[in-house]
Amino acid sequence: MATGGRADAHDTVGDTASEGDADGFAEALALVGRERPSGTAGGSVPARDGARTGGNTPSRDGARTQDGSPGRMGQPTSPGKGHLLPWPDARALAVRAGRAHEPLSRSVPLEHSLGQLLAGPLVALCDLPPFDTSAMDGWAVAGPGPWTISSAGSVLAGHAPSVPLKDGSAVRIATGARIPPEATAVLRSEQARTDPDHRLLFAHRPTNPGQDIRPQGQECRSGDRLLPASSVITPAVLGMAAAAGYDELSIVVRPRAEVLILGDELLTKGLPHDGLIRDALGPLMGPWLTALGADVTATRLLGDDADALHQAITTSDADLLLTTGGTAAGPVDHVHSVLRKAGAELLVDSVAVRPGHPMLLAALDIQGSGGARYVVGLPGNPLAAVSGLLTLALPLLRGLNGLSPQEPYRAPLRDAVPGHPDDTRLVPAIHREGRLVPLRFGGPAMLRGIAAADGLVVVEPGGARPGDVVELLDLPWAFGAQTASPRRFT
Ligand SMILES: Nc1nc2c(c(=O)[nH]1)N[C@H]1C(S)=C(S)[C@@H](COP(=O)(O)OP(=O)(O)OC[C@H]3O[C@@H](n4cnc5c(N)ncnc54)[C@H](O)[C@@H]3O)O[C@H]1N2
Ligand code: MOO
Repeated sequence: MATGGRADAHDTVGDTASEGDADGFAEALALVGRERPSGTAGGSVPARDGARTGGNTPSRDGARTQDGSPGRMGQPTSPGKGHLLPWPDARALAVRAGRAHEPLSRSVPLEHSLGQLLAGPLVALCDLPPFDTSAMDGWAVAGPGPWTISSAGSVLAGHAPSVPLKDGSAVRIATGARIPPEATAVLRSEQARTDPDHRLLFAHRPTNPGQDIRPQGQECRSGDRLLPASSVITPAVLGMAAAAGYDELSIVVRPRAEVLILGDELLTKGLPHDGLIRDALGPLMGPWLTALGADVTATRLLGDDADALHQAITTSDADLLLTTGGTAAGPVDHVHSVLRKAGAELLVDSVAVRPGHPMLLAALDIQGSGGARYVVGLPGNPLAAVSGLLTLALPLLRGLNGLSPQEPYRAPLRDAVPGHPDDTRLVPAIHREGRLVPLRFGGPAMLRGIAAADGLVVVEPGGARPGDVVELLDLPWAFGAQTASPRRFT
């Protein structure tokens, strides 16, 4: 979970989302006229318990039902006309789609494994400590004192004394050095006094057998499971793995993702002019997908060219193709028609969530290739695209990485958030003193709220009151993080 709150976004903090929402929520309501039978979702919609009511959903073992009637690409739904899948069901379906495929694994040198997931449990390759070790600088002693100081010199770390220590003898020893055979304890130098003339060693107080000796296997025995599969390889895990004898680690191969940005109106440089605007999603999607566990191979701007989109979708070898824009029913909104032409199977086509309802998830060539190939179609409005990213791409990528759904993080709301009558709302929010504070500027076309936020608060239909405990979809980075954040996977 995110903690602490994003720094000083005071001008966006403090009001409830209602003000910033005025042009977002209301705009979406004004734009969208649709019918929806209460409590049902038509098409290829999974039931709340995970069983599908129709259509083809990949199951955990990769088997697929073959009903395939409603919601297939041959009978497309579109925003404004179709039936919206409840938001929790869309998330659950995306997890199942991802988990229908076993992740691949490969071995990499330890130094290249940081931030990846362990493909299997980390099993100790040796005892730790691997031998009885001195915990202190001082003297290894055999039996009760006083002791005769051995003429053997000192036992240093990294050396392996093979000569047993005779009963009644002592030898100098360094922290981390292997305990000589037959030694019974270590006497710290500050607890010892020597009589050099007579080569004798005395203890200030009685020594106990085993004192200041770290016995072999104290931390683990060879074969012990140190960490479960799917653990994130943090710097501490790297150290643990090295200590336990690893030169390489078997990691989950990250699913490859390609980002396709649609829209003729998009500029990649400079100020907006003549009806053209800056592409806000190209810079955002790649790093965000990386933080969610994808290996992003390319981000391409395709304009509103249906042929280019078809070509990109049918020739890419990415496991996940993520499109932005073109999901609605405008004259140049080609995503649905291109997916239909590509023979894709629509698993999710519009979700009961604001913003982001036209988001979609489709499966490509699953039976042909045997591998996972999915398209996540995100709406063009920037916050709507982020909503789709967290609703569909995040759980899909968790599944493709072999992870189970994330435990929800919940906290009380500080302020009320007006709800949509039927749909879930996702509202940018920050943490303040243990509570979630909804931010302004959470309209579908805005990034100002989310740019200052710790996450998106999940507001169920009907709204939420101050003190209500709500889920936060936290953002997958901590201060300064450049790549995948370990906590994302926990
Ligand atoms: N008749 C209807 N029209 C719309 C509906 C509807 O239900 N019926 N839904 C609206 C909603 S809600 C959304 S969200 C959008 C989704 O539309 P598209 O996915 O087709 O997206 P576009 O039309 O391509 O773009 C929408 C908006 O976002 C801007 N945009 C697109 N890409 C980017 C980008 N990379 N960076 C910044 N801004 C981007 C684009 O210029 C548009 O302003 O449909 C509504 N319409
Ligand atoms: O609200 Mo749209 O759903 O602007 O994504």
